[in-house]
Amino acid sequence: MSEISRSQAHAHRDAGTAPRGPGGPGGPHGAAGAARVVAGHTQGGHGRPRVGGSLAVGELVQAALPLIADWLPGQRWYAGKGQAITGLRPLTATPLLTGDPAMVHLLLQVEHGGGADLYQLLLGLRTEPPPSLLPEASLGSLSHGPYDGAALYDAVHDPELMSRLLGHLATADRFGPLAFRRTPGPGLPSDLLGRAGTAEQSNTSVIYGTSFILKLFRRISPGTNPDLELSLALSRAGSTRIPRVAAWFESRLVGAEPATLGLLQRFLPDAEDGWELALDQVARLKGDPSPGNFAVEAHRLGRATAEVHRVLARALPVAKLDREQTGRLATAMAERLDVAAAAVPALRRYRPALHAAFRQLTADHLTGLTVQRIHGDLHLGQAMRTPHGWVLLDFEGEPAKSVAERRVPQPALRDVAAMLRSFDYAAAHLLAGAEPDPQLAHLAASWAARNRTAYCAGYTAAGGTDPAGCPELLRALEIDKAVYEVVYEARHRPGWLPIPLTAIHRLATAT
Ligand SMILES: Nc1ncnc2c1ncn2[C@@H]1O[C@H](COP(=O)(O)OP(=O)(O)O)[C@@H](O)[C@H]1O
Ligand SMILES: O=P(O)(O)O[C@H]1O[C@H](CO)[C@@H](O[C@H]2O[C@H](CO)[C@@H](O)[C@H](O)[C@H]2O)[C@H](O)[C@H]1O
Repeated sequence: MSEISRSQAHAHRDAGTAPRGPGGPGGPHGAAGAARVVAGHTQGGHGRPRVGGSLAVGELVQAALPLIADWLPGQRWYAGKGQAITGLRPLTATPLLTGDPAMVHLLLQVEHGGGADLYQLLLGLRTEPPPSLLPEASLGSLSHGPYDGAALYDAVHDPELMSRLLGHLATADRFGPLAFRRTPGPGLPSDLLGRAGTAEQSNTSVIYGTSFILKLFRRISPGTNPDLELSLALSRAGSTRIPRVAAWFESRLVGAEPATLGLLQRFLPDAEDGWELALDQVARLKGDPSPGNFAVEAHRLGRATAEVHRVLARALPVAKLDREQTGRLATAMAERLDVAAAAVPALRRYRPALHAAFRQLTADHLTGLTVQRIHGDLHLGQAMRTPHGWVLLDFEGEPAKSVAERRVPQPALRDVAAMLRSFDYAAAHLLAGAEPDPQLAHLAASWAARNRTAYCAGYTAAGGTDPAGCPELLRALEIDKAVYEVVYEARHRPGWLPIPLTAIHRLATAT
């Protein structure tokens, strides 16, 4: 359990509102299940489901915990896969809508072998499940308590309930620990239905018509989420390189900074995903006599990246690293490599060469390196091509890093290196799983090189630091990213592991 989660758990236990989970002490469903019931009162009674009227939130949450324990591990965004849940501890339960349907906002601490994580859930409750509810959105029927027999489900899949959530953002409401906030500007509609997005993502997004998209963060950390912090800074500076921020909501956490829970931005209805566009272009290398020229787009994307960096450097702190601080940057990379090599044995033979590349960062001419806030996990899938140019999304940073780490200013070239890796991925994707074909491999390598060069040229043309002028830094940053990718692929997509490993081989043997 992290220190912060530990202090939250204590604070709520001390508050003396600790209903026993149905598993009893030591059972998985909230052994010390400290639900802080923010509103609502007990209804009592059993038998026919009685959704409607005021909500008995404490009883509802207790009855829901066993269903949540079964459902949670199957969710894409659930980070504790493979680790048995040892406890579910509701920290706050806030009714957002009473009646039939009802909606309860839940911050739930999930304890497992590796520690504890805090998750955001929106529970929908109805006497009858909503029509056409996806099977994966259903948590099941409650089997005891005042709502015995009622349908419990993930409210993000209920367009009507998501419309209510938009309404709270539109009117900047407050509910117990939850505060909904709006940016200045035109009012928000409160009558749009919301449909859950279908993109493969780490959180859950709800799309309102063609106007807005609400990202509901799933794994919650105390403090302002970097996605909100950086998107707001860019929005306030008038940048058109991100979807404008319209609203957000957050929760007070006992003993910690308020945590960002959701971010509402303009939806880009005519946008195309950069990764899909790149894959489409790469696929044409297999025999299309007129393969498109993605390098023009890569150049524009480089320009867009430099523009975003310029705005961030004006809006947020910038620093120059002295020799000792540059040394710490190199040490952090070396440590990440060692942790990764312990987890993925295929990395181990490259360690000496990669460590040597990191040591080069301490060379005299690299002192005075400028650092600033950056995107932190830039890749083609985070770039959308719109009729008005490239727009960047998702400024959360690498999900595996703590929020504190993600907020540390970095060399801007870290984003450039990350995007260069993405061109490499797109090219390697063409060859993955196919019989070796040297001619195709050559075409794919040339495609990646051409687009990497064009991207760097666009970045430099728009005022970014010329990556070619800092080869040691760029190489170290690419290695650091490829090491991260090795761990990411080993964990999430083992079939893709050869892509970053091939890059590691290349980067380790390059001089
Ligand atoms: N403003 C937007 N307009 C259109 N589509 C968007 C917008 N924001 C996100 N998306 C779509 O949703 C997907 C997931 O968004 P992202 O912010 O990357 O979520 P996550 O952090 O959960 O991975 C994106 O890849 C994109 O397809
Ligand atoms: O988009 P997320 O914030 O969830 O980022 C994670 O997932 C990405 C994959 O979806 C992963 O990116 C890696 O794979 C991409 C191709 O799918 C490739 O374009 C990127 O260059 C590569 O890093 C990202 O690293 C991870 O944090």
